[in-house]
Amino acid sequence: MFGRVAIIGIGLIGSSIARAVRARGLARHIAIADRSADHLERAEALGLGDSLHAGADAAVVGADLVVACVPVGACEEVAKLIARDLAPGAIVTDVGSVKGSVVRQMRPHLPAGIHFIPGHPVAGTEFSGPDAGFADLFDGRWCILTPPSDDVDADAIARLTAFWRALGSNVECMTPDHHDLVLAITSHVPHLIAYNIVGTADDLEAVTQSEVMKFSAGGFRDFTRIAASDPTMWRDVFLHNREAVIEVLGRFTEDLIALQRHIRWGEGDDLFELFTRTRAIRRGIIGMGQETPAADFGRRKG
Ligand SMILES: NC(=O)C1=CN([C@@H]2O[C@H](COP(=O)(O)OP(=O)(O)OC[C@H]3O[C@@H](n4cnc5c(N)ncnc54)[C@H](O)[C@@H]3O)[C@@H](O)[C@H]2O)C=CC1
Ligand SMILES: O=C(O)C(=O)Cc1ccc(O)cc1
Repeated sequence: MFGRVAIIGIGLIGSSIARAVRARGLARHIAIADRSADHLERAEALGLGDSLHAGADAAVVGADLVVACVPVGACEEVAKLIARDLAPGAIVTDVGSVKGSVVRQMRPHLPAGIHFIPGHPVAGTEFSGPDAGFADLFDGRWCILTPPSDDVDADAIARLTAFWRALGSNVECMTPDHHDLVLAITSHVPHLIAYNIVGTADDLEAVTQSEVMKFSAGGFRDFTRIAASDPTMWRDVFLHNREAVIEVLGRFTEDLIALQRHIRWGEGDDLFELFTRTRAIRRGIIGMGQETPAADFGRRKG
């Protein structure tokens, strides 16, 4: 499908792409760059690529597909570094969890003749680094592409779509801003809630840490899994999707206050109505094949 694929950042997502590209025979050459010498060493030991580079600029030479798999806050630095070495006609994409900021950081530095199509595989785990990746991470999951304008080359979009489909994903296109609002409610604010509740439990003087661990029912355990996610990555997500996150948090806070009032005044019917509505949403998600009770159980055991 591609001659040379350059993967910048060989962590969870970069190494999963490298493994899947190799397993599915999607490129003749996989070039890997990472600024961490340790991660490059692990990538070599794991046989993730055909060439390893300390600098992203060397990795992109002759590449027809470049995938930036770095924290969102590192995207501008990567774009500046690779700009002069990109091959004319190359597709440059990324996997960042925020899209508007990635467009603003990268687009100004990329030369004419490069097809820039940011992307976001909506698939991951709470783990990070080259050892954490696996080839079927993207199987049956969604990948969102956010071409920054209407004049992005249709053939390039079709090639990148075919790439993600070959990795097992379903692909949908939307604008970067809409992506950021959708992901604020479906991923970013849920992560913030998990970070907050685990922090609150940790700060509660009257409840010891060992009690929290001993008596964690399923709900809290699930929050601790999410709250174990990479601090650098998530700091960048919140700093770079500030507007949408604040908008959603405002709505969330209003709804939380309403719930608090229902509890204070014993308004059981209101609680029952909400819990019935939310149960139907969960059952709808399972019906769409996005999550299965069995997968959930597997996660809990882990
Ligand atoms: N972790 C997850 O579940 C998901 C993450 N994403 C996005 O994927 C991107 C990567 O996340 P992960 O793979 O989870 O992170 P990770 O921490 O596992 O890997 C990031 C890699 O980038 C390298 N790196 C950092 N700055 C660099 C730079 N300036 N130049 C070269 N290499 C650099 C790091 O050394 C590390 O190897 C992030 O933008 C994140 O928002 C997207 C979907 C899911
Ligand atoms: O581990 C989980 O539950 C996740 O939510 C993984 C994840 C994290 C960030 C993304 O942008 C997409 C997926």
